[in-house]
Parts: sequence; structure tokens; C-alpha cells
Amino acid sequence: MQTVTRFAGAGLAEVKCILWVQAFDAETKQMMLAMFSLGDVLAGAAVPTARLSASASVLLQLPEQRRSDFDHAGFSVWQLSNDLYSGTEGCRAWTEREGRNGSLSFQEMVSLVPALLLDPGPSQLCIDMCAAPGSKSQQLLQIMRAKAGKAEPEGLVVSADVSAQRACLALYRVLSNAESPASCAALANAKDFPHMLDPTGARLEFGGILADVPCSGDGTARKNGQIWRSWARKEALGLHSLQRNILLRALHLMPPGGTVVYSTCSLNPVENEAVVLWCLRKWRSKENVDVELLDTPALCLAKCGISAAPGLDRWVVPSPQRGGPLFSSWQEVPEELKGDGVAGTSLRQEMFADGCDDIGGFCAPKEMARCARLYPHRGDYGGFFVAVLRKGFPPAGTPAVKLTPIKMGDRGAGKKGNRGHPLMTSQFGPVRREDPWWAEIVKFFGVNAAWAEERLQKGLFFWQRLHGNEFPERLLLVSEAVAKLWAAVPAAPGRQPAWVRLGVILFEQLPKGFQTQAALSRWRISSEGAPRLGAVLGSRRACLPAGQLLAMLRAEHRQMDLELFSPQLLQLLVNARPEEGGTRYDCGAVLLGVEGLGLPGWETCWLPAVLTPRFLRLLVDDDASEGLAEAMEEDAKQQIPLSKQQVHPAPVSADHPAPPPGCWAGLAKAAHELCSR
Ligand SMILES: C[S@@+](CC[C@H](N)C(=O)[O-])C[C@H]1O[C@@H](n2cnc3c(N)ncnc32)[C@H](O)[C@@H]1O
Repeated sequence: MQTVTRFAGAGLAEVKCILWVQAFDAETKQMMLAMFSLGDVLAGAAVPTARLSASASVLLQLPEQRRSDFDHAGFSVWQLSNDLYSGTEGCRAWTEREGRNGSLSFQEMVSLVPALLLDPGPSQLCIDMCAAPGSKSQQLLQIMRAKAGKAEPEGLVVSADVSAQRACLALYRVLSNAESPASCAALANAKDFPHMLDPTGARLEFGGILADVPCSGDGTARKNGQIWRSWARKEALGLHSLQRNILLRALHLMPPGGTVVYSTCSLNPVENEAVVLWCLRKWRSKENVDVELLDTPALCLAKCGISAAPGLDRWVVPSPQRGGPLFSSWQEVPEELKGDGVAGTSLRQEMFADGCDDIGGFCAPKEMARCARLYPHRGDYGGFFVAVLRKGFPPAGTPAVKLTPIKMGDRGAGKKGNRGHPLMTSQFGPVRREDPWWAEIVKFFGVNAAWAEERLQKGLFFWQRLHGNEFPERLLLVSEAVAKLWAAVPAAPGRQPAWVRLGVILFEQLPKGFQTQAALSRWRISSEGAPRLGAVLGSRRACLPAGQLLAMLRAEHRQMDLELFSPQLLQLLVNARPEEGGTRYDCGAVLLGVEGLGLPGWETCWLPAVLTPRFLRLLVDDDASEGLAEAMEEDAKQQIPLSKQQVHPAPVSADHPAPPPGCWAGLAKAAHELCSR
């Protein structure tokens, strides 16, 4: 009754919500009400990424409530309530800018759960099957990096997505912020992602697979009340078959002992329990290797400090039309509504808990209690569903399945029909010692010979070419596993993932037409490669006094006249020769660091720049320069090493009561502990 009073006359969105609420069990109903009655709606979690190390001190400008559990050295999470996010001057602008900068990534707290459950080791091979915009891939890479300690992780995360637009834009940008040689992005359809075979025909074993499948998104209603305006039964039902196919493919791809984490930000059982149930039944009816559904609520508690509800073992399936009846068993469905369910206009047997009898009794609906439901009224987070599945080992003596490699064309995205974004024409290939561009880069920037040789021998440098040009646009550094993956071939025709991005970009071309006459080399240092190259370039690299770098960051076009720099500094940076009428400099790309700040974090702050006949100019965008300038000013004021700062948990007040047990604090703690091991 209370529900109806609350929503009466409130509009289509709320009416849909009521219908939806009525469809479910008591706990789900309670949760849905909680979604709409929570006063303090969260903006989500902000997760500092690799680049924040350079501007971590900006956090010190924030009130303490927003700094809980922040750890300067590694991965961490902190919560922004909507009140603070929108109500505190500067906070929103700052977080949004740092989001664009890549220093922060925003997620609902519960979105952190799948990667924490997968918990990859530094040499594991993982696939994030539906990766864009890439938050979970980024988190997986962070976990691997933290576990690798000072060494580079040897494993990889393949971030795949079926949308060229999303793979080339959002995913590409997020992976650039991850600055990880272990990253790679592919345009691929998760439902037929291929087994990849190395040149000896051995299968690459993707021991960790994330299937964060497309869903109807009702679990996000707490932060996005608008979801009910667009939410439709038809769409929610129509996703079921894609979700099933993706999870089933993941089960096939994972090797014995491997783990698949299936997740959605929906609480719709047709997108969740029904998918897991059908896949387990299908798998167990055909395969002789067991797949176990692990006790996911227990894992959520152990690994994330979060108390999840068990999955449902009974549910109703709504008919596709708005206001239509709800069916609790397949027998109740009228003949005219029975169909393939693909467009969501009909129902299929597999959507029901009792609907899979035709493929045997290999999994009972009550096993679905081992899935986990994260309800917003139980903790201060969005609605989420997650299930962890693990493959067993084949009985002794089972012959290995032989897969046949297929011939591959170009190792890149450059397929006909995939036009529209330049990255879709990318082609990748390993750097060879005799490549003239390699010799040019090494000589021009004085790249440390031992560092370069070690990686060259292992085949970890790659060129990226665009538009079919012979001349490469970028030089990349990849992990050993990414190099191996690039050399691998699919085991099935027509299923070649199209690589959009591999590893971290170290060098790239100066923009066309820029300094054509003056620059001695067309190569420049990329922003994502700069922190890594700071330690290995012997030429064209120098540290500026903090005040001078700050002045450059604040200057128009972020450039300053060469006369304002000391001749010693310019001499250190590039060759300078006295000539008639002034000094002649070897123009082109350089790398600038900062000296004299004496605070941790800044030693890895290296910025790409270019020397022109008149100016020294930073090659950083508005957001990055604004963020860095603010951070420098703040640190210069504070002069307190960040590592010595006390980090306080969020204070408890009447407006912001202590979070209920098992909510974000536990999650943040788990994420922090895992990543600072
Ligand atoms: C829920 S979002 C993934 C969010 C992402 N895991 C993250 O945390 O940032 C679902 C993604 O699946 C992609 N997708 C949809 N169908 C797909 C398919 N058949 N294969 C691969 N990706 C697919 C969509 O383009 C979308 O980017």
C-alpha cells in the first residue's frame, strides 16, 4: 500500500517501477522501494588510476569526507555522495576534470566486485568480454600491476567489445590511462570469441574471464532515475539470448581450473539466474568436465567485505507487452507468446526456472542460491548481480581436443566494412632491429641501450600503422603475453579479433604540418609513455625548476619564449650551437620533469614537450595542465610528504550516517588491501 501511495500519479517511470516491483520476491520489492526512497543517492565511486600519482596531492584540497581510504601509492577507492559531489564548490568540476584527465575513474561501488572476485595474478591471461568503457579492465590491470610489485606484470587483459565506436573511443582512452603494457583492446563479438593458438598450436589459456554482459540496467536506478523512462520489458527479455550465448562461450574458453565471473547491473532474474541456470544445464548435459557454481555470496563477503543476498530459485517472467501478465512457469505461457525470444517479443522456455527439462536435470534452480544479488537497501550501493563459475579438470585419460589454427590476414583492425574511425585501419607488427625508424628513435632520444635491447630481444616493441601506410605512427611497448597473443591465430575461421590497441604507446608522430621545417625528427614522446621513458632517455630530457614548470602550465598555449630559460638548461635538453644572429637549437620533441618539489610522486611526473625555434612548449591538454598546476601549487603550499599524511575514514554525522555493515567501506578496504599486497 505504502508503495502505491508513494508513487501514485507520479508518471510513467514510476508506474513501470511498480509493475516491476510487483513481479519479484519480497526482498526485491523492498529493495526497489529503497532505491526510490534513499535520500543520499550516490554519484558512484571514484577510483584513482595510475596517473593520479602525479596529482595525488589535489586530494588534500578536498574535505576529509571525500578522502577516506585513499592511498597515495596504489589502487584505492573513495566514495562521493551526491550531496558532496553537487553541493560543494569546486568538487564536481575537479572530479570531472580529473575523470577526463584519466586520474580518476567513476564507478558504482558494486561495479568493483567482479574484478575483485576474479582477482587475477600478475601473469594470468584474462579476457574482459564486454569491456567498453573499460572500468573493469582497468581495475584488473591495476590488480595485476599491484601484485607484480616492482616488476612488470607478465600477463594480459584482452578488453573486447563488439561496438567499434566504443572500442575506439571510450575503451581506447581508458586503457591509455591504465598505461599498462599488459593491456590490449579488440573489436570482437563475445559470443564467438575464438580459442587462440600459439605458433606451436598450443591453446592460450585465459584463466580469468569477465562477462559483464549488456543488460537492461535497472540496478542503476538509484543514481539514474531516468532508467525507468526508457526501461521496457521487451528490451530486458530480448537480452536473455545474447547473455546466454556470451556466458556459454566464456565457459568454453576457460581452461580447466579457470574462473568466469558473470555480472550485470540488473536485478532481472531473466538476465541473471535464468542465464546461469540454462548455461550450467547446457554445459553439464554435453561436456565431461564439470563447471561449478561457486558460493558467490560467501566470496563477496570474503573478498569484498560485502554481504550479498543469495540468488533466486523461483521467479516470474513478464509477458512482453506493457501491463501484460506475469508467468511463474512455462506451462502458463499461451502458445501465441512462445517463440525464440530474440527480439523480446516472445518468451522462450529457458527464461523460466522450470524451463529447461528438455536438456535434463543437470542443474536444479535451487543451485542458483549460489549466485549473489547486491541490493541497494542492504548496503549503500547500486543493484548488481554476480556469479562465479569454475571449471574442473577432465577425468584422467581424456584425450585433449585438437584445434586447428586458421590462416590469418593482417594482424589489425583493418577489415573492410569497419570504417569510420582511423583506429579501425590499425595494423601492428613487431619492431625489428634494422627498422630505420627504430634507429632514429633510439639515437634521437638516447634511449638506454640495455633497457631497449632486453625488450627488443623479447619482441616487446611493436609498430602501429594506420591507413595501410608503410610509415608507422606509433611505437608501443607490450607485455610478453600480449606479444604472444598477437602472434597467436584463432582456431576458427571468421573469428579473428581485430586489434585496436596493444600495450602502452611510448612514441608517436608529431601532428602533420607541425614544425615541418624545424623539427629534426617527427617522433615525439606520448603522454602515456612519458612516466616510463623518464627513467630511460639519455638525451632531450631535463628537469625544470618547479616554479618554471608551473609558469609554463599556466602560460597561453603552455609555451614560453626560449629566452626565459637558462642557457644551461637548454644545453642540457638539446644541442645548442652559437650562430650568427643567435643560438641554433636542435628542435623537436623533448621530455620535461620537475625539480625542487621534493615530494613523493613528482619524480615520476614527466611531460612531453617540443622545442621550436622560439618556444619550449608542453604537449599536454587543458585538463591535464590545469590539474597538474593545481596539484603543484597545493604541494608547494603544503610541503608535507603525502606518505606522511594521515588518512581518515569518512566521519559519521546525522546527514551521513555510518554505512550499514557490508557496504562500501568493506569494499573499498578489500580493494585497497588486495592491491597493496
Ligand atoms: C555493461 S557494458 C560493459 C561495461 C564494462 N564492463 C565496464 O565495466 O566498463 C556492456 C558492453 O557490452 C558490449 N557488447 C554488447 N554486445 C556485445 C557482444 N556481443 N560482444 C561483445 N561486447 C558486447 C556493449 O558494446 C557494451 O560496451
